[in-house]
Amino acid sequence: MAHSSVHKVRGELRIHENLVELGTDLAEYIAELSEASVKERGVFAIAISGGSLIGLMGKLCEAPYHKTVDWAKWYIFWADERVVGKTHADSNYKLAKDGLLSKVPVVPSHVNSINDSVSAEEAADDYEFHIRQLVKTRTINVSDNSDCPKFDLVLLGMGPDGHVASLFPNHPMLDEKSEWVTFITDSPKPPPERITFTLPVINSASNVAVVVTGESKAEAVHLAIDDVGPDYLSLPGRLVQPTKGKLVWFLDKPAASKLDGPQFSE
Ligand SMILES: O=C(O)[C@H](O)[C@@H](O)[C@H](O)[C@H](O)COP(=O)(O)O
Repeated sequence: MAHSSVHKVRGELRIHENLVELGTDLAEYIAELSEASVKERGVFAIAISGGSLIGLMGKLCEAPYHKTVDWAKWYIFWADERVVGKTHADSNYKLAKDGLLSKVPVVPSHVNSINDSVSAEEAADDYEFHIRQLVKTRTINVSDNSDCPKFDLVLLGMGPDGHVASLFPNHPMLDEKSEWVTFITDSPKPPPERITFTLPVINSASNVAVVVTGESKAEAVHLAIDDVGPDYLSLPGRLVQPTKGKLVWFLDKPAASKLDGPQFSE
């Protein structure tokens, strides 16, 4: 049984007994948001990341979701991408295509992958330009209090160092306020060249979910969620703070094992 609670300031926490249960809940959550967004806007603009997240989304390819989700209305983006060819083993596009997108009837022209034939800097600029066009047509919604895109859902993982998307601890890109998409050429997690949504874009989304599993992430989860004082305020996972949107953490028990319990209210 999942333990679900609302943290005073850090959003909803859904702590699961095991990965099967987490995957089931995650699929249901995404399917519900897709349905609500299609009903309200006619489309669902979702940004995904790489890593273990894609495998955990696997239930979406199965019954009932492969038939009940309105896949034709999905517009898919990457919150971060490694700057490698689309057939490269490190590509987040390839990971999602092999694990999810090739198994459900998404429209190929709605799959918004990066330009993989240019430098990281150019790929970030191209991707931002592309997103700007889709904000103009409202395929991607626009934030109420800035000109930022308002994705219906941004799905993130988190590393043991607390990084989210390709926003790494103590990196100047955490302070980026004007760009929507930026780049890094010295990522501490290989491969080194990546593009990533900036925090203003992530935090303008209608919904943000951070999916974190395994004991190696327990300390990062504690630092990102609990009241741990000023030293950790700039941990990327902690900087995920949707301005108006809803934040949900999907955790398994090992990842949640260092959380301070008493401050939760059921
Ligand atoms: O491209 C990437 O590397 C990811 O987008 C990255 O941000 C990932 O989500 C985390 O590193 C967690 O990855 P794991 O869940 O595999 O640990």
